[in-house]
Order: sequence, then structure tokens, then C-alpha cells
Amino acid sequence: MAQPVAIEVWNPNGKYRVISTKPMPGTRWINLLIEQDCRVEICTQKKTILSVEDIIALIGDKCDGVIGQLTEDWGDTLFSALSKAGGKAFSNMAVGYNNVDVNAATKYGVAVGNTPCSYGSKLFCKATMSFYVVELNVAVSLHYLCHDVRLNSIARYTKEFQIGDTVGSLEGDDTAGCSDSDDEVRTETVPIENGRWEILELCCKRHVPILSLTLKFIYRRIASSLGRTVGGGVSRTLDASLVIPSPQSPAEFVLRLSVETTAELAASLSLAAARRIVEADEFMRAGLYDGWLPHLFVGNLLKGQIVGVIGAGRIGSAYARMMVEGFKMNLIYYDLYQSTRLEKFVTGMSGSLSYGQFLKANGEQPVTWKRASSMEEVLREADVISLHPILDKTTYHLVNKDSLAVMKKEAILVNCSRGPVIDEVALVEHLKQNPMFRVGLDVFEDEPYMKPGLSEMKNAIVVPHIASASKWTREGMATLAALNVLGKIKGYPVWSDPNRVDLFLDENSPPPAASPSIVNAKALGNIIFVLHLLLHPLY
Ligand SMILES: NC(=O)C1=CN([C@@H]2O[C@H](COP(=O)(O)OP(=O)(O)OC[C@H]3O[C@@H](n4cnc5c(N)ncnc54)[C@H](O)[C@@H]3O)[C@@H](O)[C@H]2O)C=CC1
Ligand SMILES: O=C(O)C(=O)CO
Repeated sequence: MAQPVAIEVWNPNGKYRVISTKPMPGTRWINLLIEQDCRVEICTQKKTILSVEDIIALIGDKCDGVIGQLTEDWGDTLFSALSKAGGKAFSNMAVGYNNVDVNAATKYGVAVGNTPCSYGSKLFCKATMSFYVVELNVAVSLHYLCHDVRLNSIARYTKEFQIGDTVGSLEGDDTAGCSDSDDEVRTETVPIENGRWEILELCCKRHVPILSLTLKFIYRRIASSLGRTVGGGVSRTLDASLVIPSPQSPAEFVLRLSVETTAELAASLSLAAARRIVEADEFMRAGLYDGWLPHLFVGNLLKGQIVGVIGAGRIGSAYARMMVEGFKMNLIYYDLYQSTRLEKFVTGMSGSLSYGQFLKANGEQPVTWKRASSMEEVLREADVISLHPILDKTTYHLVNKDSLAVMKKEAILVNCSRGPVIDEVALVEHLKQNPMFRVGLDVFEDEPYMKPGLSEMKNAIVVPHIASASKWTREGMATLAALNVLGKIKGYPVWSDPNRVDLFLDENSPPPAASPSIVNAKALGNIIFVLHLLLHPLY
């Protein structure tokens, strides 16, 4: 029988009842819900993992939406209860949602949200372009091509503007991954014969390299105070192209919600395992250090070694870059899909300098990359291997007794994805048999438990699923989870690109009126994705 659960209530008279099964970081998520007439109930029960019965008790007879955690088992029973209580949405406060039976949710008409990674728009390159022309009433259209680092495609942009315009938003055929709100146009007047001409200076602060830019000047000489008569207008088009040199790296990765935070922990575990930091720390605290010794805690040098990534998606690619760039490791990766973006980071693309070329230009050995044709190839060749796939039936026990056997005896294995990607019993045995083999684990097969023997292994570093635990990331995750639920309650459409949710995270402006990421939107028939909501903010 479920016990009554302790709750904290915000905005008791709110029309919609939204439950969070845990207190979450920050207050923005609470404020956003309250401002939209929600009564927010936060479970404060001193129990880390709530049972299905506890959550049913929380849902009660009327509940519009729930924000839950990856430790909870969201299956048929809970979605049935939520649907009976009138609930429309459940959002996991996590990127991964392997704890959620999405089919069951769809069956009960409940939308499932997650807190996806975001491609934020940060300052990347600053190109200043000056162009001339423009007389009186002149329309200038600007066409430019950008390399979209995420899609690895060329995006084409067009903008028409008038003198004095400030470019608030440049839109084009494909604006995915690009935010132009930082672009600005400055004008300066210079006298030139036959009238008044202006110099327009476009200051582009973009996170994508501009490959080429075409200016199309359509100018109309109108009957004006200058006394010239040109009827209804003569227009002339003048094209000019200019190629802006790409900055050093063709693909500057920008800060994304969980990506860098999680990748940084994987990098920390790699380093800690390589240099035996935890063992050495314990040794010091135990008072065992009595002087420098040539053999004391000798570990592995990373520079020039091979880093292997299995699952080179968002987090895996960010980790790969950190290890390649930070420690000049050579890369081998395995993924079902080619990661051209990552490859190009290492060896470059035409017209730009890759990291490898950059090293060469500085007299250093250039780094290399290789896409493996099998996971075994990575396991065989790499010195440090980090796992970053999603957990599904294809990745369950991806690393098992047989695959461990092909790894180098002194290899390092890191897992920040999901515990069941590794057969933990086989791993413990392998650690026992190979004392120079080391692991760094953030996730475990039977979380929160470890398989017997793991905690005694000196060659294992274990941390309690903290890879996304930076303040900014966790507050952002709470905000996205709340907005997923709010968007469904309010009947807002679904944001088109869950990879680009930076607009929802901007503390200084209201989020768009959309659900940031609903994973079963299509299955629910909610296929009205929202492309550009900049003009229709939430308030
Ligand atoms: N420890 C933590 O705190 C965190 C863990 N995660 C976990 O990391 C996972 C990955 O996150 P993202 O990088 O954002 O996902 P993603 O979807 O960008 O990347 C996953 C990659 O794995 C690849 N993949 C899928 N099946 C594969 C297979 N059988 N073999 C090889 N590659 C395969 C996919 O093609 C994809 O490129 C999440 O699903 C989540 O479970 C995410 C955030 C924090
Ligand atoms: O987001 C996830 O998937 C996690 O594991 C915790 O951040």
C-alpha cells in the first residue's frame, strides 16, 4: 500500500495541476509554470527512488502533467493512471528515456518529453564586411552561404534590408542550427558624386563559418528631393561575391545543454583512470606517502595514443574532440552512421584549416581519425575507449566477456551512457584478471547498485551518475522538462528541432510557445512542428 507522499505546493489556486516527482535545480521552471496558471506540486519525500505506487498516489484523481526522473519506471501502469487523471504529458528530466515505455504512453494518449541536447548559438566567428552602394530608397539583398556544422551541409541565407535596418533575424532556406540575432548592421554616410551613398557594414557574429557572400543591390532612383526624375523607378542588379576565409576550425562546437557537461565527465574519468588519481588520493589520505619513488602510481600517457569512441553522436563527438584537441590523441570511432562533422574537425574541409593541419603548421605531429567498420576494431586498437550510444536492444551488453577479451591489456574503458551497455559481471571478472586494465564508470547495470566485487576493484573509478551534474545543465534540464509538460497542457505545437533549444534556455527572454521535445509527437499525430516561433513568444 502506498504511503501518503510529502509535497510542497506552489500557486495553490492554479488551474492546471503539474507534479514534479523530485525537487529540481533552479526556480525558473517553477516560475514559468506558475505564470501560466499551473499549481505546481513537488514531491519532497525523503526517498530517492519513488515506486510506481508512490507515483500513483502523487498523481491522484486529477493531474494534468508530470515531470519525472530517469530512476522511475514509466510503463503501462503509470501512464494508465495519468491518463485516467486527465494527464496529457509526462516529461523525463533526462536526455535518455530508456526508463519510459513510449508505446504505452502513446496508447494512453500521453505525450513523452525529454531534455534534449541543444546547439546553442555562441559567438563563433566575427567577420566584418563592408559594402557600398545604396542611394536613397535602395533595397539591398544579401545572400550568403554558411557551413552548418551540425548538419554538415551548406545553408543558404537571404535577407533584404534597407539602410538603417538592424538585422534582427536573417532567415533563409535552411536556418537549422543558426541564430542570427547577434548580427547587426551599422551604417556610415560618405559623400560620393551624384548623391548620397552609404557604406553598410555588416558585423556578423555567427557560430558558423561564412563560406561566401553575395550582395545583390537593387537600387531604385526615385523622384526625389535631389530633383532627378526616374519615373516609377529603375532597378539595376549588381552582384558581388566575396569569400570570407573560414576560421581555423571548420566546425566550432558550441555549448549545448548536456553535451559538453557529460563529455567533460567522460574526459575526467579517462584522465583519472590513466593517471590513477583516485588510488593516489586514497593513498595520500591514508598517510602512506613516505617519499617519491620511481614506480609510484605509474599510469598511461595519453598524448599520441588512440582514443576510441563507440556512439559518436552528440556527446561521443564532443568527447572525441576534447581528447583529440586536449591530449592530441588519434581518433577511431564506431557508429551506425558516419560522423562527417567529427572527421572534418580532425582533417579539415576545403578552404579551412583543420585541427590536424593546425598542429602541422605549428610543427607538431598532426592527429588522425578512422571510422571503424566494427566495434571490435575500436576495442582492439584503442588505448582509451568511451561508450556513448543510446541504450536499446542493439546496445544492451554491447561490451561483454568476448569484447573485453579483444581489448588491450592496459586499455581504459569509460562509460557515461547507460549501465546495461556493459555486462558488469563480465567486467568485474575482467578487472580481476587484468590489473592494468582500468575503467571509469558513471552508470551501472542495476543502478544504484554495483555488481558484487566492483567496489573492491582498485582499477575501477566509480561515480554516482553525475555526468550531467553542472548547475547550468541541470537547471536547463528542469526548464525544458517543465516546458514540455506546459506546452502540451496549453496545446502548443512541438518545437521542430530538439537539437536547438537554446531559445528555451535564455533566461532573459520568454521561451517560445512550444514544447521543446516530445519524442512521440508523430505517433500521437501531433505533427505540427514549429519552425520559427521567434515572433510568437510565450507571452
Ligand atoms: N551519464 C549521464 O549523465 C548522461 C547520459 N546520457 C546518455 O548518453 C546517451 C547518448 O546521448 P547523445 O550523445 O545525446 O545521443 P545521440 O543520439 O546524439 O548519440 C547516440 C549515438 O549512438 C549511436 N548508436 C546507436 N546505436 C548504436 C550501436 N548499436 N552501435 C554504435 N553506435 C550506436 C547513434 O547512431 C548515435 O550517433 C543518451 O541516450 C543517454 O542515455 C546522456 C546525458 C547524460
Ligand atoms: O540526461 C540523461 O540521460 C542522464 O543520464 C542524466 O543527465
